[in-house]
Amino acid sequence: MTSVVVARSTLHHLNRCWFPALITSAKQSIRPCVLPQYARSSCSVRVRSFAAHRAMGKPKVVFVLGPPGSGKGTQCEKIVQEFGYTHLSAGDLLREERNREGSEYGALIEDNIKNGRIVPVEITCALLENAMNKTIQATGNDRFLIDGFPRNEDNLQGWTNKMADKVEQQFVLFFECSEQQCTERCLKRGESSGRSDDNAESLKKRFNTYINDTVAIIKHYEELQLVKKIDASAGPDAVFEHVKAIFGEQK
Ligand SMILES: Nc1ncnc2c1ncn2[C@@H]1O[C@H](COP(=O)(O)OP(=O)(O)O)[C@@H](O)[C@H]1O
Ligand SMILES: O=c1ccn([C@@H]2O[C@H](COP(=O)(O)OP(=O)(O)O)[C@@H](O)[C@H]2O)c(=O)[nH]1
Repeated sequence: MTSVVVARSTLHHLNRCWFPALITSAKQSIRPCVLPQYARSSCSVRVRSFAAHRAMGKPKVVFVLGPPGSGKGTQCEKIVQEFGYTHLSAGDLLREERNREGSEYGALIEDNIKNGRIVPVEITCALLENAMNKTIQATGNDRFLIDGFPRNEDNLQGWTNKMADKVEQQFVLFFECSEQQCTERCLKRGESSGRSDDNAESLKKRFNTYINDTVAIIKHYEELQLVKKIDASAGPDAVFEHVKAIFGEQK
């Protein structure tokens, strides 16, 4: 019974904040269209909300930003190993949702990804929030690396309105790397990644989006003195030495 009540409040939250269309029946079942794989479940599964978790302190969040191919994902994996954070890649969550059979957002997500545009924040933020809730409930781990988000003003506004009060923003890790070097890395990755956007045409668009939209977000966080900038042009292990120093300073 308790679990249903909690799930209903989660639904109410989603309903109120994000997706009125998610509520499909009087029985209040969740249509799984915005839930990542591990968050998809019937309403009988109890997902501890941030409110319930607050007694234990707010979840800690580090945003990880930088141009496509700057090594965000690579460094996040190392941080997970060394410092025990949970890595949530916004791009991975979106690709997972795009690939989910029956997703009503699949085509929209793919169109945005292929053209290097940013998916509406309602989708990305709901995926992130659900993944965070589910991780906390399943593992108790409440420290998150949010990789590749927020990338534009819409992302920033959406996160600020719905999530900023629920988390402790630790800092923003910014991997700086030249377009040429990043492009080479992504093209190499494209030989095996199967990603529809690791090609020269999509990469141009992704860089335009990065320069036109994401740089302003990094500047915004710089003004708040939250940015820890790292030169990402060296090899992965050398870059990680700098990353380690930053995380080592944290409590
Ligand atoms: N410091 C680095 N030097 C060279 N290649 C790297 C480095 N970091 C990552 N790579 C490679 O570059 C590609 C992009 O890295 P990735 O971590 O996926 O970047 P992002 O998440 O920023 O797109 C991958 O193929 C990865 O193996
Ligand atoms: O918060 C996000 C993160 C990613 N994307 C989309 O997913 C693509 C790939 O992002 P990812 O972070 O996986 O890769 P990167 O561009 O950093 O290599 C981006 O170009 C966007 O189209 C998005 O719309 N919102």
